[in-house]
Amino acid sequence: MRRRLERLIGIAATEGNALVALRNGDEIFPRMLESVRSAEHTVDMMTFVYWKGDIARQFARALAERARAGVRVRLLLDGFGSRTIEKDLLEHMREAGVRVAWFRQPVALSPLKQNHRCHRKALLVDERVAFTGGVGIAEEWCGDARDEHEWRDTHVEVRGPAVDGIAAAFAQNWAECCGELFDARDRFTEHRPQGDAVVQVVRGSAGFGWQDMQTLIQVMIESAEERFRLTTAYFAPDAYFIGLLCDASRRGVEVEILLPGPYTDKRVCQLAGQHFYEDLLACGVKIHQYQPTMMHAKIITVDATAALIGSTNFNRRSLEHDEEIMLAVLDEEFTATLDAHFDEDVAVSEPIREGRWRRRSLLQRAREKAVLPVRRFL
Ligand SMILES: O=P(O)(O)OC[C@H](O)CO
Repeated sequence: MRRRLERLIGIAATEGNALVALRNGDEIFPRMLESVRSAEHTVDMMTFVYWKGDIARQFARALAERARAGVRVRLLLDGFGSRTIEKDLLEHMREAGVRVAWFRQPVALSPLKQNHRCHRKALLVDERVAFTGGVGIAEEWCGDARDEHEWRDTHVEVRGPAVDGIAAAFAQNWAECCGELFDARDRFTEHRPQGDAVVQVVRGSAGFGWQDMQTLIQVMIESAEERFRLTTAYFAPDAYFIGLLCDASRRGVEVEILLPGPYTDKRVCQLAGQHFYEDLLACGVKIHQYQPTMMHAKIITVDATAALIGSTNFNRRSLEHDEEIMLAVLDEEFTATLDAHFDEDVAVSEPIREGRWRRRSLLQRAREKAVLPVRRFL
């Protein structure tokens, strides 16, 4: 799989990485904040969502405090996803010296560019540690997925040479917004081996035609020999990717998909995905709907040996329209951790049963059809 990914995506995998899977806000936010507070040289952070709540204030305070201490702090916010950030937090950060930039603010864009968002989530501290995954900065992600107010998500802390790939993703989007790739505060430090994980960092970019993110997902599906597990917040791919999942299942791979259930913040996206449930179930794909709260993680595991984790949903928005970042990880221990999380999540999920699903109401069928015209934007 490593050579397939390297040759088809054209980016070498790095060795010597240490990864820690962080589950839910209770684990994720303290580690990110602790890392920001320990920064001595640089903090670069990019996020699609920066909404409201105590956690939004905590991040603003931590970033501002480091900027005041002389650390170079850059914060890149997506112009659509973070539009509801509290204005006083922005002022507070700017006054302290945080460089805040907006990625493609809708008001300043032609209608054709509105669609292409910066969906990447990354935090980089002192060029040594990076975080990426599904989390946004908002109260919804706090807690431990105990009820519908605490979303379920996974982030990863990375040390080692793969940090460079995540830094490059930040630099690419920062350069577009600010016309600057690096400055005197960037030290370009060497990475010493930190662990045993092999990691390839794959960037998805808005564009026309086939994208690296599609290659990445296709290689993962087609490389699976025994088991392919997908967790995603938004499942609305095109028929081609449904075909790949069905082909994998038909050739004997156990294909399992874990999706939001009763709690989803984008019902329209759920309906677009449900349009394909019948085909998937007929091919033997197992579909689980997570019950406790909104499932927001973006994870794939393959054959207990490889994993994908990052910002990419299994929808056309992530695969075709937005700037994304995904880590392809070859590491049995890390994959086993994500598989254990998957098992625990499935234990509190409901399976979609084929016979019952075929007998779903006419209203549900009508709703699924009604969203088809817009699914390429979902
Ligand atoms: O786009 P995601 O996957 O980061 O999720 C954030 C949602 O858009 C919130 O509605």
